[in-house]
Amino acid sequence: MPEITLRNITKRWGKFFGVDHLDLDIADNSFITLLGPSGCGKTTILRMIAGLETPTTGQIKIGDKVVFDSEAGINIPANKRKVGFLFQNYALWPNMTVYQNISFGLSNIKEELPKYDFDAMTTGELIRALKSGKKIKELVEECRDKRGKLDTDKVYLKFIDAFILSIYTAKILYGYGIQDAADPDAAAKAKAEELIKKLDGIKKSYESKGQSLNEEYAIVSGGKVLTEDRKLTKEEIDKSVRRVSRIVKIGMFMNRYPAELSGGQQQRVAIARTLAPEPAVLFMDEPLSNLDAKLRLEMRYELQRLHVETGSTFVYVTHDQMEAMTLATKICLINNGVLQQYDAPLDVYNRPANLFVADFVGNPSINFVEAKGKEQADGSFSFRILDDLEATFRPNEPIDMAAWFAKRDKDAADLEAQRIEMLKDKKAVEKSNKDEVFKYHIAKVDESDYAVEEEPEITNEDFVLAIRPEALKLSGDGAIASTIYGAMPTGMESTVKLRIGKYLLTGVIFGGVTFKLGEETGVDIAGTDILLFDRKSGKAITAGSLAVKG
Ligand SMILES: Nc1ncnc2c1ncn2[C@@H]1O[C@H](COP(=O)(O)OP(=O)(O)OP(=O)(O)O)[C@@H](O)[C@H]1O
Repeated sequence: MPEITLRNITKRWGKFFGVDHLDLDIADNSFITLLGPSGCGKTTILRMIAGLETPTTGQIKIGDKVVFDSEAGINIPANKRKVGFLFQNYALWPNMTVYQNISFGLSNIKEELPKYDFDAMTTGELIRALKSGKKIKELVEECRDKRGKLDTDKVYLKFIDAFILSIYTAKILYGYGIQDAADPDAAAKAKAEELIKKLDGIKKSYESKGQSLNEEYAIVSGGKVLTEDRKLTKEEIDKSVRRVSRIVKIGMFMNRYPAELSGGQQQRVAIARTLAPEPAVLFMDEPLSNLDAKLRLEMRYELQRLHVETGSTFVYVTHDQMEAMTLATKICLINNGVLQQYDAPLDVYNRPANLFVADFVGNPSINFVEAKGKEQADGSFSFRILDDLEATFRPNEPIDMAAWFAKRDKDAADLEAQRIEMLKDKKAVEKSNKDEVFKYHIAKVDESDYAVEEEPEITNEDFVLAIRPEALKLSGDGAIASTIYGAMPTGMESTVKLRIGKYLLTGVIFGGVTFKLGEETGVDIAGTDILLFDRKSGKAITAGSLAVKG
């Protein structure tokens, strides 16, 4: 399975940049979620990789193959990129059965494929199935109803699943009547010997022509598998349909029409249809958003399993951060067409690159607390927070703030110089949807206060601390005095709003605790995952611990 690389990809419509200079490496066999608020460019990125949208500039590679290059004028169409799609509106064909829905696309494929000896292949599969006559008999017996009547359709399905066969081969196997023999094992052995002789004969006939059959029964000549431009055979199509149906567990619904299936079952058919041509990369755009909450959760597990079983690379668009966190091997977080962070879910959660990421990921949201102060000689930071509390922030690793600020300012100056340089080119287009530092929200008891406040002048002594709700620990002797402003118990945990002066902080308390509104309690801020951000640029500086003097 291939790696996907995007280099300097930009998509703009006039002066509006949907995607802005994106570099991305999607590793082989990964499960990437593209996450971000509505309109940030997720779908556009997905569509550009898939070949449904043409980038304005840049290069995209799938494996070794350049599928798009604006400078070289390469743009390989979607149907030649060996990719599969699954969209929100997966529309199955209502007048086709489940089987027809899945197989329809396969019957249209015509490409260079190995030349197989299908007779030898079927013979080999039957020999494998005939290893145990007893097992064949057992499978058949499982398909009798209370009165002993046999359901042969069910028998075929059992054979298909147990021996990985097509329906055609399953019917031949049943036709041997092994299940009715007095000694099924002996009958199966005798039949297998007959077939082994037949297979040997086929192999010999190839050898006499200087050719051979490989393990998959493809014809090999001069050390190379022979290929031909052809359509898939009925047998191959059936095997593909059965394979994917097994993965998404819809084998028993093959003859039903979509209207006779539940929403979740229909969705699984849509997934099977997408998987059938064995796409190397699977693109999914909010594929679960039409399902109810319970089903959505169930399907998430299915997708996780599917990813492991197919070994394909999954690229998944969602605006649901929970979905992105739980499914992805890596999250690609976008805002205003610009990549904000590309990391494993827990890294994004614990070490967000900037205020936007910290705010976007996590439910309940992270608490932002403005902090004024500076670094001390011992490497800690002395801050004033929540209007009148003194706090000491101790970074997990020592940090040279003078160097940090110098780099921040140099990066900003370089970017501005680049912009001025670029505008010298008359054809250059300036981004109309400008990038701004994220406006974080400080929760206050009286929100109207917030609206009228003037923007203060930001200096290098202005920071923002970000505290995850689970870092707040309540205890009688906690350093910060607070009152319980609100509490939402769910049994397993409670989300509490704590009032500290005119500010509100959100905490998550595990266990079934009952809180009384208005009750006074002490709070401590625990752990080493308290995050420090630069207020001017919104960028993360470091993580550490916070001690507050009451
Ligand atoms: N054909 C077009 N012409 C102009 N602007 C477009 C066009 N297609 C998309 N856009 C704009 O590009 C931006 C990115 O769109 P995109 O569909 O990628 O967003 P998204 O992140 O997938 O959003 P959502 O979660 O709402 O689906 C949006 O602001 C959209 O309005």
